[in-house]
Order: sequence, then structure tokens, then C-alpha cells
Amino acid sequence: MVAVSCGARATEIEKRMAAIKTVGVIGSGQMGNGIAHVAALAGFNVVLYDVSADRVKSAMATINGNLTRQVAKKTITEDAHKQAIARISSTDNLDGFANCDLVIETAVEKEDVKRKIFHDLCPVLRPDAIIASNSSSISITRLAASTDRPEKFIGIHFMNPVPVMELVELIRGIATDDATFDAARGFVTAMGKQIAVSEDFPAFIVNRILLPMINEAIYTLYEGVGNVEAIDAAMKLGAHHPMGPLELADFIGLDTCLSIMQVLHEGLADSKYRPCPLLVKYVEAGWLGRKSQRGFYDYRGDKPVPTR
Ligand SMILES: CC(=O)CC(=O)SCCNC(=O)CCNC(=O)[C@H](O)C(C)(C)COP(=O)(O)OP(=O)(O)OC[C@H]1O[C@@H](n2cnc3c(N)ncnc32)[C@H](O)[C@@H]1OP(=O)(O)O
Ligand SMILES: NC(=O)C1=CN([C@@H]2O[C@H](COP(=O)(O)OP(=O)(O)OC[C@H]3O[C@@H](n4cnc5c(N)ncnc54)[C@H](OP(=O)(O)O)[C@@H]3O)[C@@H](O)[C@H]2O)C=CC1
Repeated sequence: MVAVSCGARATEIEKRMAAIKTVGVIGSGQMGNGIAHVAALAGFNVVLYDVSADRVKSAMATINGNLTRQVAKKTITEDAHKQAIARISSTDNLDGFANCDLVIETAVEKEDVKRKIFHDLCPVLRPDAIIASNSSSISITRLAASTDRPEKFIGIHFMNPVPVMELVELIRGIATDDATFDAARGFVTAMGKQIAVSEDFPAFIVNRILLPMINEAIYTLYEGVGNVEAIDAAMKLGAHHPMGPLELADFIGLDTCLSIMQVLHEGLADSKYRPCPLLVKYVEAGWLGRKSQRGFYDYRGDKPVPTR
């Protein structure tokens, strides 16, 4: 009996995995271009979308640049580069996702923006299509409930930079069914990534641990314990982190860092997650880190210069 039911389950998983051929990506920022890159390289057809056509164009240029670097380093062949580029198409409206088997939302970390995307997306999708969110922190159960298919909704949380980082978190909402989870696991494994399964609690595993550390580094700056250079040097040289916490905050995006801290603060109702007022100030100034050329460092010159 057991063997029969395992076999039947294996067939169902294989069917779902084989069913993912075309992947839609909503949002062509730093995460969207990375996800499109690794999915296309793994043999999936990719449809890329953003509210701004210019953003899609610059995402394509970034993907091409990163693939070219991989060819130069001999980690992929020129043929693999060409084939990956040929597998990526773009769309200027959500109708372009009608034939997708899986659509990954990776727009800004704002719940109202994501809910609106799902509201507009669901009517154009096939009923069997899976929807995933790359959210860093927001409840997958709550996002799923805003769609017409909570059982086919899942969190697939990539790390930045996507082509380099080994890990992807998988987060089931309360209604996510086994076939969706297995299909997501198959998709992530096909891209050569390792999986950590997280329960659906604010900011999941990586950001539950990482973001309070970054927020504390910003408090350390705010309270004058050290300047930007000292804090980053301390954690790079003293704790062997590849980037200092303020450099990493700029890399992630200060708007995203603040949104994650707000989700932790509201979701866990504990003052230890209070976003540092200095982080709020930087975001209010539009100093969002590397993507806006200014954050804890100023990136407009030849090399980054600390802003404090
Ligand atoms: C916020 C969330 O929801 C979750 C998150 O993602 S949290 C953020 C998680 N990410 C991190 O913590 C990153 C920490 N930083 C690092 O690991 C490293 O600094 C780094 C990998 C980004 C760069 O490493 P480095 O050694 O300083 O630089 P460098 O030698 O230029 O790059 C290493 C490799 O990464 C590649 N790379 C660097 N930046 C890249 C990018 N943005 N896109 C694609 N590839 C990139 C380089 O091409 C290089 O590839 P090879 O090994 O094939 O040569
Ligand atoms: N940055 C990181 O390190 C990580 C981020 N994430 C998550 O990934 C998601 C994206 O982050 P990231 O790529 O860094 O952010 P970016 O700001 O780099 O990119 C977000 C993109 O989404 C676009 N966008 C905004 N609204 C819409 C919409 N309605 N439809 C389609 N596209 C839209 C933005 O356009 P415009 O700029 O014009 O508004 C922008 O191009 C967030 O949920 C974030 O939490 C997950 C892991 C790591």
C-alpha cells in the first residue's frame, strides 16, 4: 500500500514539475533580473514585466552583462549565454502571463502594491497556474487570501544577488497544497539552489535574523558608537561578514530594509524590532542605497564614500 501511494505521489510531483516550463516575473528590479537570469539559464522560458518599460530594458542589459561575465569566467558557455537570452521575452501588460505555468511576483515590498498586482493578474492566468511571491517578509497566507487560488500560492524567497547566493526559502501559506509545494521545490532545485523551508511568520528565517542585526548597526551609527566606516570594518574584519551591515543595507535597498522592520515590528508587536529613526530618515530623503546612488555611502564618485 505504502509503495503504491508513494509511487502515485511521485507521479503527481513529476507531472507538476514537468508542467513548469514558462515562468513569469513581475518586477524587473535587482531581484527580478536575477530570477529571470537563473531561471532562463536553467532552461525555463521567462516572461519579464515591470510598470516601466525602461526598467525591463535595463534589466535585460544587466542580465546580459552578468551572463557575459560568467562566460568570461568560464562558468557557462557562450552557447548557454545565447540560449538563456533567447528564452527571455518581455511584456508590457499582465496579459503576457496568460501562458505561464508559474508567475513570481517580485515588485516592491509593499503589501498594497502586491495585492493590487494579484487582483489584476488572477483573471488573466490559467486556472492551474501557480503564483509565488518573492516577498522578504509579508505573510504568504495573507497575500494568498487576496488571490482566487490560495492553494496554488507559495513564497519563493530568493537571496540577493540571485545568481550567486545558494539559498532559496520556501514558505507555505496555510492553504498551500502539496502539489504546489513540490512543484516549487522542483523549480528551485532545477536552478541549482538549496532550500530552507520556513513557517509563515514575519520575515521568515533569514530576514528574522539578518534585519534586526542591520537595524542594530544603524542604531549603533545613530547613537554615535561608531561611524559608517568603523561599523562596517568591525563586522567585516571582526566577524568575517562578506559585507559590513551598512554596506549590505545599501545593497538590499533601505526602503526594503525599512519595510521588513515594519513588518517585524507590527507582526510580532515587540519593541525590539522598532525601526531605527535614522533608517526612516534616509528612506524619507530618498537615499535608498545603491539603487538611488546614495545611502550610508555615496556611490556617485569613483568609489563609495561614507555619508556619516
Ligand atoms: C533582503 C532579503 O530579503 C534577503 C537577502 O537577500 S539578504 C542579502 C543576502 N546577501 C548577502 O548577504 C550578500 C553578502 N555579500 C556577499 O556575499 C559578497 O559581497 C558578494 C557575493 C555580493 C560579492 O562578493 P565579492 O567577493 O565581494 O565580489 P566579487 O568578487 O566581485 O563577486 C563574487 C562573485 O559574485 C558575482 N556577483 C557579484 N555581484 C553580483 C550581482 N549583483 N549580480 C550577479 N553576480 C554578482 C561576481 O561576478 C563574482 O562571480 P565569480 O565568483 O563567478 O567570479
Ligand atoms: N533587495 C533584496 O536584497 C531582496 C529583495 N527581495 C524582495 O524582492 C522584491 C523586489 O525587491 P528589489 O528587486 O530589491 O526591488 P527594486 O526596487 O530593485 O525593484 C522593484 C521593481 O518593481 C517595480 N514595480 C513597482 N510596482 C510594480 C507593479 N505594480 N508592477 C510591476 N512592477 C512594479 C519597480 O518599479 P519602480 O521602481 O518604477 O517603482 C521596480 O522596478 C521585494 O518584495 C523585496 O522585499 C527579496 C530578497 C532580497
